[in-house]
Amino acid sequence: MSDDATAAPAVPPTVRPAVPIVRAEGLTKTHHGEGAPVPAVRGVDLSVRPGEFVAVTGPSGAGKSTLLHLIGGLQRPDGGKLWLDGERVDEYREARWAMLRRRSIGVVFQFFNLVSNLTVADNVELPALLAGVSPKAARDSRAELLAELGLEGRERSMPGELSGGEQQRVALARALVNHPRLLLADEPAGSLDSKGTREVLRLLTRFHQRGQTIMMVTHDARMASAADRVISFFDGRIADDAQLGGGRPGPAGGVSGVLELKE
Ligand SMILES: Nc1ncnc2c1ncn2[C@@H]1O[C@H](COP(=O)(O)OP(=O)(O)OP(=O)(O)O)[C@@H](O)[C@H]1O
Repeated sequence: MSDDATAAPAVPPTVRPAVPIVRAEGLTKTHHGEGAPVPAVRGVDLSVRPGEFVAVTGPSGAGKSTLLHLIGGLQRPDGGKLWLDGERVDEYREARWAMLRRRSIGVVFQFFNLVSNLTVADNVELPALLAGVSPKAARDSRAELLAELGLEGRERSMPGELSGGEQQRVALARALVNHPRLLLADEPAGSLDSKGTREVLRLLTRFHQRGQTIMMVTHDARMASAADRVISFFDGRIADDAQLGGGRPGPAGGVSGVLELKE
C-alpha cells in the first residue's frame, strides 16, 4: 500500500464565494393583456456575481425585458424566488421595492425616460434627493458624474435640447448617482446612431472596469461582446449562458450564442 493511500485527504482551503448580486430560482412571469396570457419568463434560474457585466440577448419577444424588469422590481413575478445581494425580495411590498430601487438599482432605458420639464442637473439629482441624500451631496455627485460623462456645461439644458447620445449619458448619470450595486440597462443604445452606441459602450465598459455590476439587454452584437458573459434568452428561458474572453462557460454550457453574436 502506498503512502498516498493512507494519507489523510487534502482539505481544500475554505473559500467563501461572494454573495451573488442577483439570484433567481424558478422565476416566472405571465403577462395578462387584452388577448391570451403571454408566458414571458418561464422558470428562470440565474446567478450574477458582483462585478459581472452580463448581456442578455435573444429574439424579439423572448422575454428579455420582462426578466430585467423582474430583477429591477419594475414588475412582480408570479412565481419563483428572487434575491438581491443575498436578500429575498420577491415578496417585498411596493414601498420597500421603491426604497431598494432608489438605493441599490440604477436603470437605463432605450428611450432615456428623462423628466422632460426638469433640467439635466435636476434629472440627475432627483434620485439622490429621493434617497435622502443632502442637497449638497446630491449636487456634488451630479457635478462629478456629469463631468465624467462629458456633459459639463449642460447642467441647465432641458433634455429636449440634447442629442440622443447626450440624453442617454444624462440617463446614465441619473442611474449611477446613488452608486447602485446593480445597473440594469434595457437596450441602452437601441435608439442611438453608431456614434452614440460607441459612446454608451465605452462608458459602460469603463464603469464595469471599476467594478460596477451590469445586466444589459441588447440586440446589438457589438454591445454584447463588451460584456464578460452572454445569456441567450429564448421563449422565456435561458437557452445558453456563456462566459466571454476565455472564461468558463456558464451553467448551460456551450458557446453557440456567443458565436452567433460575433460580427
Ligand atoms: N405588459 C404586457 N402585457 C402583455 N404582454 C406583454 C407585456 N409586456 C410584454 N408582453 C409580451 O411578453 C412577451 C415578452 O416580451 P418582452 O418585452 O419581455 O420580450 P423581449 O425579448 O424584451 O422583446 P424585444 O426584444 O422585442 O423588446 C412578448 O410576447 C410581449 O408581447
